[in-house]
Amino acid sequence: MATSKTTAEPQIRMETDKLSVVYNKTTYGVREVSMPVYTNQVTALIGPSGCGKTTYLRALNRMHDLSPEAEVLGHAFLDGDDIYAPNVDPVVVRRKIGMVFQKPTPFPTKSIYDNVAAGLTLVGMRRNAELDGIVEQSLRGAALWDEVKDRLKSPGGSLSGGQQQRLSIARALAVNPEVILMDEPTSSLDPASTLRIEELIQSLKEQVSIVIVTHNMQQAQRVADYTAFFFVGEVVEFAPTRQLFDSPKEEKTEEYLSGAFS
Ligand SMILES: Nc1ncnc2c1ncn2[C@@H]1O[C@H](COP(=O)(O)OP(=O)(O)OP(=O)(O)O)[C@@H](O)[C@H]1O
Repeated sequence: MATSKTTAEPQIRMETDKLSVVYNKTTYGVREVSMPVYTNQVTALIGPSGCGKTTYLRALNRMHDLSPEAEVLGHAFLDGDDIYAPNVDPVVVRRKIGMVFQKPTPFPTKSIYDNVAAGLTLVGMRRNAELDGIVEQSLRGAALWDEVKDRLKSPGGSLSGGQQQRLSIARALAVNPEVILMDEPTSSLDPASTLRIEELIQSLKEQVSIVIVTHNMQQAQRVADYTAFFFVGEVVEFAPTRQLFDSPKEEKTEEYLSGAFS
């Protein structure tokens, strides 16, 4: 893999070391991926369909533990600690490393308030002034507060698609994560809602590190500080976004960026 570094390199929040995911003991979804996720930066994962972007993303917060057909090999570190070490609780990992999916995932009949508070009430937190504050702060963080502050009791399902995706982001923020993983978060949204989410990603990186899977190369260039190009389960190149797009080091990256294959 080609890796390029900037002079003032940020700190590492997460890092994988030869991380592989094998499905049904036969198919490698990703193979021996080693790359960093830098603190307070946005990292985009790009590459053709089926190259392992989602597989890698899901390995970063132990989502594969929920799929019996998937086996994870190698290591993934958060702040230097291996999240796959035997004594680590995957539920705790997922609180520190949140996830936002392709389609918005509100609990449609739960209120907007309860949607945001879900991760906290699940672990026993009761509705009180502190929880009210966290809900407000999370909705503000997701740039949704002004639109919903007068209807916090309305069902989450009553919001537009773009608002629902921001609600999903507010829910992820409520548990104060260190990293948020986003799997094509705008693929079901219209251009205006997409723009809002992209702006949101830019402001959120001040408080969290973000990894985003995107099919849209313009989006990667708009939002990401670093980009990893995946191909057939491996990272071909990881570099600062501008550098990867303007002067890729690997021929395969150049071919992909020039549209030689998709
Ligand atoms: N649950 C599964 N069981 C078996 N194989 C799987 C499973 N999930 C993914 N794969 C395989 O792993 C490889 C990587 O898939 P993955 O979904 O990670 O790629 P992707 O780059 O995210 O694709 P896309 O851009 O189409 O979403 C593919 O060959 C896919 O068929």
